[in-house]
Amino acid sequence: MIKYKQFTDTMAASFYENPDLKRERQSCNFDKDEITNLIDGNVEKTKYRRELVEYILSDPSLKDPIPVEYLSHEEKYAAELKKACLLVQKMREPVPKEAKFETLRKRQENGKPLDIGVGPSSVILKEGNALGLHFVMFIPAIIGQGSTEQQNKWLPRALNLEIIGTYAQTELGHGTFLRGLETKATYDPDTKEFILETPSLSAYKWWPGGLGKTSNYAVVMAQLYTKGKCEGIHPFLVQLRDETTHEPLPGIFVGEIGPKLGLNSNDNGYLGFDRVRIPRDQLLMKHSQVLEDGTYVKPKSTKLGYATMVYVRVFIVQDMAQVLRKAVTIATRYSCVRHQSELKPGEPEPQILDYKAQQNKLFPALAASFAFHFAAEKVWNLYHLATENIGKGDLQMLPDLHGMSCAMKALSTSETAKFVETLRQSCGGHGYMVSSGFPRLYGIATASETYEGENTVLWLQVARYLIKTRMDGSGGQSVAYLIGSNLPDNKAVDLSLDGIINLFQRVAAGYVDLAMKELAEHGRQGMAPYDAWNHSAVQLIKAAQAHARYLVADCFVRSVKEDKLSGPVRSILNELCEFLLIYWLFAELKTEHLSQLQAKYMELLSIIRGYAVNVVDSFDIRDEALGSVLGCWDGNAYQRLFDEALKSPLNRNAVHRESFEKYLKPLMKSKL
Ligand SMILES: CCCCCCCC/C=C\CCC/C=C/C(=O)SCCNC(=O)CCNC(=O)[C@H](O)C(C)(C)COP(=O)(O)OP(=O)(O)OC[C@H]1O[C@@H](n2cnc3c(N)ncnc32)[C@H](O)[C@@H]1OP(=O)(O)O
Ligand SMILES: Cc1cc2nc3c(=O)[nH]c(=O)nc-3n(C[C@H](O)[C@H](O)[C@H](O)COP(=O)(O)OP(=O)(O)OC[C@H]3O[C@@H](n4cnc5c(N)ncnc54)[C@H](O)[C@@H]3O)c2cc1C
Repeated sequence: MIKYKQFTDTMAASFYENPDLKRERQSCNFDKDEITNLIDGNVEKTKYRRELVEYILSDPSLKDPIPVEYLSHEEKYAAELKKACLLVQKMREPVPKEAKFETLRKRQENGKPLDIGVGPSSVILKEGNALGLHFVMFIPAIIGQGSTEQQNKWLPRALNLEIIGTYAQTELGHGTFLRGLETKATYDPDTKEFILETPSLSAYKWWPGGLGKTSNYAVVMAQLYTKGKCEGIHPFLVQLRDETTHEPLPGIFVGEIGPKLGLNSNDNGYLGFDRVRIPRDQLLMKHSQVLEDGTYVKPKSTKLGYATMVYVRVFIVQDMAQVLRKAVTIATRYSCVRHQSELKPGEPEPQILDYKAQQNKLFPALAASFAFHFAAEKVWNLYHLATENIGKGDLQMLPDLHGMSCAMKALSTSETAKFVETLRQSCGGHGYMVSSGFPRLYGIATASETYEGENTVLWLQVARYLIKTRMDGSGGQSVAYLIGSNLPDNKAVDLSLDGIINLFQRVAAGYVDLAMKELAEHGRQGMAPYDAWNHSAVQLIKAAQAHARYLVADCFVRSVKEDKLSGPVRSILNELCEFLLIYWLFAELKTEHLSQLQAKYMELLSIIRGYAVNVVDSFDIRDEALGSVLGCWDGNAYQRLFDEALKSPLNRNAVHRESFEKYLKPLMKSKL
């Protein structure tokens, strides 16, 4: 018997490389850095990210003494918050004068702060963290909803983390239907204050990240009442806790909502108000105002108050690309080192990566990680342009931005959740271990399907935009193909990338027309429009999904065509793009072109097999950030699985004395 020996901490570990992975890497025929730079944005950004990650990981105080999964609910919160706070402090300190941190130091010398954002923080904060909402929603809400004076007053404090905030919108009774929110903010012109009130149990705020124990402020969405009239939901900046003692202020009932499927280091919370008074100027007044006498000044569009959600939907698309890159790195490396079964009779067990069925599980996710990366880039650009125009009073791009961000958020999160589960299965039993890294990734992907607009609800928002566009031609650039004569009528079979995009448009337009027919038919039968809408929901969602696939596919094709790529990388991206388009078409097409596409699909599986390991290497995710014993760079999966298992508190002693003496022994000794 070979005796188990701890491996990962010995010197030997740093020299080991699994021979299967080594062979793949030796045959690499493209420049991995080119793909790394493409994902980061450019060479300088890669250098900056690498130094930042190295800087964070070189700090022993930011390491977990034991895996967080062994901690209690309370300990998890405290341990992850500690790391988040240390991380923020670290970003403020001067970087040591070492050559390996040159870029960071230069940045600081030029007065630019180091980023805490998603990349660096996700290296050490993997279970959701209590400060996330402060950066992702509280600060953006002040910027997007606050007047210039309000921004001047609150932003510096928020950016310095003198105050920590969250975004409190969802209530026990309502998350989706915002007009149904019950929290009230009633203006009192005598004192020039708003009075915040939680009128029922269902009106309690429920879910906001970091609300339970961490935040001392929140942007609270509440129904605004002034001069006896309800003006709809508006954002209010509300202090929840004393800035020195952190005790909840009088009239504030705040706490944490308990364990969840994932993201358990985040203290998602509840919040109620018992006639809490706040000054008038804490209504965030960029778009609408209440004057001192209580006069209400309307916004240009009531939907401007939803802008923080739009921002986060865009952010989520980028986040999903990152989640997919991690999941597919783990599964691809593991598939390369894992040998199982018999492919050719009498021959050694092959790498599981050589099974076509395995490739079919891995490569759609690999391709989709690029597709969502490019989609996120596109929708960020649109977001910035639309926001700039809104700042100048031009709201024309708002519907297209809403349609696109909803479509891309819903598609990226639903596909990522599905892919993460498939990739977990692709690692067999070991994929089920927490130490595989999949449970955490699954926790993020599935949460993203629900938060920031439950996906079904977002699909129906997209469908509404598509139907409206098809009926009156009023839609923007993303739906231009649905407008009148612009609809492609090319019926010839063309399986080039452009031809497939054309097919995507035809499929989506076909579904839109089917949904319109169904709506019209219900109407003819005497159904009211809202009932007809409800009865056509299944068809409407199909149309929205087909449209979303078209949007993401179109981004991918356009990005691959850009000039900046070298020949080898262009051909890899071209193949991955073609592969994903065919994979998605299989979901949409019935019989037309199927056999032709099937042959191409199988051919692409073999081609991608040749470089898959090297492509996931080029994602350049450090082992510590990947957080997976199966996906480590060296491929030493079994040793790491064992090392990790031995961290279990149940392995401290050979016998778990207390449970044996108290329960097992009496049971085994007792007679029937
Ligand atoms: C250390 C740093 C590390 C950070 C790492 C952290 C990572 C964390 C990542 C993410 C964190 C996320 C946390 C989650 C937060 C939340 O979940 S916050 C709560 C989010 N809630 C929702 O999204 C609610 C969903 N509901 C809605 O959006 C709306 O209610 C609605 C479903 C759109 C319906 O709204 P409403 O009833 O008001 O609208 P209708 O009357 O139906 O009118 C519809 C018309 O309005 C147009 N519309 C709707 N929304 C918008 C919009 N946002 N922009 C523009 N236009 C909009 C719609 O198209 C209709 O127009 P039409 O009448 O012309 O057809
Ligand atoms: C991890 C996590 C973090 C969160 N963080 C925050 C936060 O920081 N701040 C915050 O304010 N909120 C937060 N939320 C809340 C989140 O935004 C809501 O849960 C989400 O918007 C869904 O709303 P709901 O829970 O009311 O679901 P519901 O709307 O009740 O959905 C239940 C079901 O009803 C269906 N449904 C609802 N309406 C329709 C419709 N019109 N047509 C067809 N079907 C419909 C849905 O599709 C779904 O299947 C968070 C949630 C999670 C899970």
